[in-house]
Amino acid sequence: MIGGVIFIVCSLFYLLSGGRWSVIFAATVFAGIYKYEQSSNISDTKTTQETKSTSEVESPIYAIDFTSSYTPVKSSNIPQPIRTRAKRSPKVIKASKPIITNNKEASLTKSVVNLLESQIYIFYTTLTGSSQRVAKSLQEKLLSLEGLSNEPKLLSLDDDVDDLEEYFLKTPDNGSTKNIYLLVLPSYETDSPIDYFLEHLKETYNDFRVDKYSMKSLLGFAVLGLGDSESWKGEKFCYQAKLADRWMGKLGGRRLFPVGEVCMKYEGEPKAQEWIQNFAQLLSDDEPFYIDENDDVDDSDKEEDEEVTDDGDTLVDVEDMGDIIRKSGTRGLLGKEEVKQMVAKDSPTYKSLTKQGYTIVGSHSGVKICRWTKSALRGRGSCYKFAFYGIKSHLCMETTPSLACSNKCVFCWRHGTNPVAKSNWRWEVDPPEKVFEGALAGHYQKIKQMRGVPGIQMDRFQEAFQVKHCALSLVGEPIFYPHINEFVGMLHKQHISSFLVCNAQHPDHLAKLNRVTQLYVSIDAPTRQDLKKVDRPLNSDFWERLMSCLDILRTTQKHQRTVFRLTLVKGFNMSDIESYADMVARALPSQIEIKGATFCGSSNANGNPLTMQNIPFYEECKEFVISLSKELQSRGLNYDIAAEHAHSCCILMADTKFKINNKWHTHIDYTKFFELLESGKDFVDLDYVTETPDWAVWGSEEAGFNPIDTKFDRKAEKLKKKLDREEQSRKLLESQKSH
Ligand SMILES: Cc1cc2nc3c(=O)[nH]c(=O)nc-3n(C[C@H](O)[C@H](O)[C@H](O)COP(=O)(O)O)c2cc1C
Ligand code: SF4
Repeated sequence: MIGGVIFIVCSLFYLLSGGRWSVIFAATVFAGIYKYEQSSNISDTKTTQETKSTSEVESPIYAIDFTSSYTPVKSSNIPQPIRTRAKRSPKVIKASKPIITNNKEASLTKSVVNLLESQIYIFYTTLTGSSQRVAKSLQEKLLSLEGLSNEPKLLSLDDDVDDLEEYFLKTPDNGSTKNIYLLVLPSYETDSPIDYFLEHLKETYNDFRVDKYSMKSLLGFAVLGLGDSESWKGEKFCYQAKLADRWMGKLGGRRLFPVGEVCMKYEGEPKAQEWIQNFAQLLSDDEPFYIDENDDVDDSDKEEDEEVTDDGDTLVDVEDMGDIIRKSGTRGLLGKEEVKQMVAKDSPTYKSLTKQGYTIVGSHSGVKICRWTKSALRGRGSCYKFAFYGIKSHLCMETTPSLACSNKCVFCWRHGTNPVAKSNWRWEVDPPEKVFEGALAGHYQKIKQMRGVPGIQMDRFQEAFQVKHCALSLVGEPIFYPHINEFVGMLHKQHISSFLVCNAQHPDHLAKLNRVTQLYVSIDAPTRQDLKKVDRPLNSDFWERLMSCLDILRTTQKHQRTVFRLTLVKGFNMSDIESYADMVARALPSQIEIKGATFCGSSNANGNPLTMQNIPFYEECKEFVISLSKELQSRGLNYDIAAEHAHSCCILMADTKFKINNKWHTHIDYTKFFELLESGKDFVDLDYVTETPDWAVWGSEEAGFNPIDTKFDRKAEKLKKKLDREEQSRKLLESQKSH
């Protein structure tokens, strides 16, 4: 019966269209009917509710002719959607024959698709808030549309999208509902997370292992760009939105609407609203609309292919990046690679960091004096590293040669604005001399500023101008810096010890790292799932990277004094002791530092989801450490609890080889370290140890409070009282529970 109808309709169409178009027509109708039958079959088995929604679908038949390619330009005569009420089903297939013009420009294609039945995702990224505001108002506008089947989802690319591949390689599977992506993007000439997003789109396009047209499964996409046309004229205006629009097209996405370019300085939100309004009309209007599917054939493709060849840098050792950058210089903006500064002076990241007390050194390094350095200068106690390793905080400089990182950890307050990259350094590289001298100068300048602070001890103040230790942690990822080995060499030359913390995401860099005084690897969670939740890593093979780093600690870097650093966050990473023990067994670190997370305020604005409920009590940290110690010992692994610093909620476990003549030797003999280093001989962790003072040993009455300092330490007294109070309230709670 259906076949008969098709035959008659096709015959009529054959006569009218001259043959060719009837074939497309028939194929489309058959496809539609096939789809219809499939969906009817499926719907037969569905629940009543689902059956109802299926029956509400107006027509299973729609067609999109994607045979043309057309990119609207300003001068293009893009017809406005005709504002009539949406016609109800059944829909009519409308396919216009492409008009081939003399200059071979492809024609427009009309299609009928019910956009209102899609699932809309609105992605945004923002540094100063305007894109978030505009994205929200876009969501509100769409929500107000009559007939919209699904609530549009608003997602921050920085905070809500942990893995770009989940949306921009795969797309969410919403059953038969197709997805539409809307992107609200500002542009930043300086380095910003948008670079990372664009880089991801480009990498996906150039990655031969994955589907080049991964965005083809979308029903469509549109980009709204925000910028400033006065300061960034011409090509530079909204350039990142334009790039995103282009990459989405190249990845097979169908452009539903021309990219919006709004100058927030002059036109502001009314202009953005205009775009929103027009886009919303397109969605709710059932008239044919114009789509441009195949961006891949535009001229720019040629340039991109050339770029792929240029992209040999992915195969080049990261150490050689400096040369590559010097050779390639800075290239143009649109569509071309440009070497930016990681934290340029006029960038919001720079402002935000300096406001927090960081001194930015060069374009990618930072230095900050920590509160313990200030505290030690006033004779009020050093940090836990004094108790565990003999580091006097007033002689310690905290710095990083790379403010960029490849994670977006839940404890990091900055991840909304911090520079990010997976594994390749994509910024200008400062020479190590500049980083070293700049960091020291920045540190000494801050020390100098302390001279007016009440309680500064003159002798400590003077000593502080000769830094003895360098904590390479702060924020970011120090081993990411292409010249990290030269930088550490400079520290050692001046007899400054190096405590380097890495995030276990760069095994290649870790394997190549030269000797440091103490090498840390952050272990933020015991399992793949938990690590993803806590660190929100950018690399999809983050777990394999961590595992490789563990193997490197046990093998290539075995000669180093290695430390696991665990930061405990309640509700995130405090269970599964067995898996932590597996990791210890795999890496065999010299020591394990366990620290309760500190609360640095929570706020949705900075994407930090932690509240006070996630901060463990010292007692809870102690319980965790005791369990881990028992687990390790039950497996024949010789680790025990060595020292503690209750004030910082920090406990040290160590390989029992550090217990010499029944006394813990977790402190470092720094003079010996430099002697050994300069001798050129091989040496290991045990060759430069010295005894841990009694007051720091686990279970001592002082619990890591240096008796010389505690008498000045009002905070410590307060803390002791707080710990007592916590203990009392815990006991009270327990007794209430048992009744
Ligand atoms: C450091 C800096 C660099 C900028 N670079 C550009 C640019 O290259 N092109 C442009 O059109 N706008 C540029 N802008 C303007 C921003 O894109 C514009 O203010 C936008 O509204 C910011 O959006 P946001 O508030 O969501 O971060 C820049 C702004 C700053 C502060
Ligand atoms: S080790 Fe860290 S916390 Fe301790 S003094 Fe140095 S920078 Fe500060």
